[in-house]
Amino acid sequence: MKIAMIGVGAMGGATVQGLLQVPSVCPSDIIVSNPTTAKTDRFKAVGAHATTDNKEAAAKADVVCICVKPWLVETVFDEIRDVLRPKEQLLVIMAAGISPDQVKLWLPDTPPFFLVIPNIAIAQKQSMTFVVPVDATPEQTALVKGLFDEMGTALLTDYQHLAAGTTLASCGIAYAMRYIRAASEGGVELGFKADVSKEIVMQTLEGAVQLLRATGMHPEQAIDQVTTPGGLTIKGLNEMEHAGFTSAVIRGLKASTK
Ligand SMILES: NC(=O)C1=CN([C@@H]2O[C@H](COP(=O)(O)OP(=O)(O)OC[C@H]3O[C@@H](n4cnc5c(N)ncnc54)[C@H](O)[C@@H]3O)[C@@H](O)[C@H]2O)C=CC1
Ligand SMILES: O=C(O)[C@@H]1CCC=N1
Repeated sequence: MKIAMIGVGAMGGATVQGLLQVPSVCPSDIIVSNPTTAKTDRFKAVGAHATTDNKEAAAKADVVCICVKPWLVETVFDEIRDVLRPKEQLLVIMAAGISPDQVKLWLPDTPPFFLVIPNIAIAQKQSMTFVVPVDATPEQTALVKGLFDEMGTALLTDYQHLAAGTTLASCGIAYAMRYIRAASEGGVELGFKADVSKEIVMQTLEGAVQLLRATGMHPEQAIDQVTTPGGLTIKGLNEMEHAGFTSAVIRGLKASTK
């Protein structure tokens, strides 16, 4: 199965990096297309086919992925519409805020398509990815979901939930990074070197995630196990809440979803 990635910037590039680690995908099965070869060189070096011609990429693929900024999706459709084979190919559109109706308006003779929103941890096969099938058969849906499941966890959902999913997971990874930065800076003020502080915070977060996964606990249950009455943890937690921690996170998520 040949997979084209049109647009290999932050998200498209991370996805190709993930694809290159999927056992069932050979580098020679991947076609990358970008206007600048600087972005495709690293994939060419490991055996992928690289081009600056979107038409060539789309014509050669069974699965055509488009990962350009949302306002460029229509331009890419215009470039590739003549070479698409609606009965043979699948289209994967990785662009925030594009609706099924918009795709059908821009590309009336479209192959079955999927709106797919991963996050940049797909490069490490650790993405939380949302997959919305449009006019696809169960087999086609299983194929695309299966591919993204190989690069993390893929959740099949409807278009109505896609914006919320994008916020929680795709934007959410940036929010998680901001927590890591904030906690690391706090650690430096408390006396650790920056790199040591960052490592401590990262291991602490990995531990938190694994604990919740292993036990199925609600985070607040786990917090109860840490907070000695009148002790250190509750003083820190309450100070964070006085500064609006929970509210800031929820407000940020809601602002992002708008
Ligand atoms: N960056 C992220 O974490 C996420 C991004 N997305 C979506 O992914 C899409 C791409 O975003 P980024 O990768 O962040 O942007 P980016 O700017 O890093 O990458 C876009 C790439 O498209 C290339 N490009 C521009 N015009 C092109 C054309 N006509 N044909 C082929 N390639 C073209 C650019 O040279 C660039 O390499 C957006 O629609 C965004 O909403 C979705 C989820 C997460
Ligand atoms: O910030 C953005 O618009 C894109 C979509 C989700 C993550 N990054």
